[in-house]
Amino acid sequence: MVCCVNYISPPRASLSPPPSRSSFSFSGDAGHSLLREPTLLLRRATRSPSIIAPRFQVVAAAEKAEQPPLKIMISGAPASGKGTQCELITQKYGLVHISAGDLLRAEIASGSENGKLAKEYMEKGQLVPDEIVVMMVKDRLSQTDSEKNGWLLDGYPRSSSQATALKGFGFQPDLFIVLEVPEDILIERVVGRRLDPVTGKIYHLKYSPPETEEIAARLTQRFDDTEEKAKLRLKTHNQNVSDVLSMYDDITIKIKGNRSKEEVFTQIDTALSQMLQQRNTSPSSLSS
Ligand SMILES: Nc1ncnc2c1ncn2[C@@H]1O[C@H](COP(=O)(O)OP(=O)(O)O)[C@@H](O)[C@H]1O
Repeated sequence: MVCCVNYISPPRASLSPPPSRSSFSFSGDAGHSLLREPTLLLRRATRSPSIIAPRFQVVAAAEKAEQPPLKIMISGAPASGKGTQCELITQKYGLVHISAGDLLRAEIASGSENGKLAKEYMEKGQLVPDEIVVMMVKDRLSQTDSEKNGWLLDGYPRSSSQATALKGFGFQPDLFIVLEVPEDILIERVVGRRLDPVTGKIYHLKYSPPETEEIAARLTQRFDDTEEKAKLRLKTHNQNVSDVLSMYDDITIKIKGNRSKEEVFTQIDTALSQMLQQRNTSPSSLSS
């Protein structure tokens, strides 16, 4: 069953008092770095020392096993807001954003044979063949920055074969975020979406118009952001999404994406903070 992940774990009897909130609170931009910075755990002293007996020993976090970096996947229909949320997530959690669509567009821009072939499928709103996508994503996930900082995988996997390949390479995400937005809204979002090629910022002609005439004049539209192509992409998405979801049932969190970007991010941020909190307080992460 797809549901919110149960992040709440029972407090350990040996912890008194519980770790201060600051040791696992993830507010502001420093959130991600807390994962790697030494934190302190308070543990009740088991034996009374002969000198003034402190009630607690301070156990350096160095004793504590370092947490592996976060690995997250995000999925949603075209224009469900994945790109916007990815930007907010990576800003706060310092993850490497890996977008299958962006990798493919870079391949097209390079003029390679793979890029030419990919474009044919993208024009039709279809999935690009696994032979092109799978290794492209695997190579990017294997780069040092992704391994060190963790990753946010956007738009992959989009089929059960891609999910199987990901597992086969040993990539196991911690959380799968699925953005849900009603279809009529998606189409409206797609046709009004524009990109500023200078800053990389995404605008919407109606809902988030450019700030100046100068920016407005240089905005570009993705070649597949027409109503006709968006409908084809949506069809492809709907055909494949349940297969992929069924493979990540236990780590999936569904988020209603038909809200302001801040409200959507608050939901995602809460889920991520709770997951990190649970990791930091789970029995395996405590020194015995
Ligand atoms: N994992 C993938 N497998 C196959 N094709 C993909 C994959 N990700 C992206 N594509 C191709 O790139 C296109 C654009 O993807 P993307 O930039 O993620 O935008 P959207 O999700 O809005 O369609 C898709 O319509 C598809 O043709």
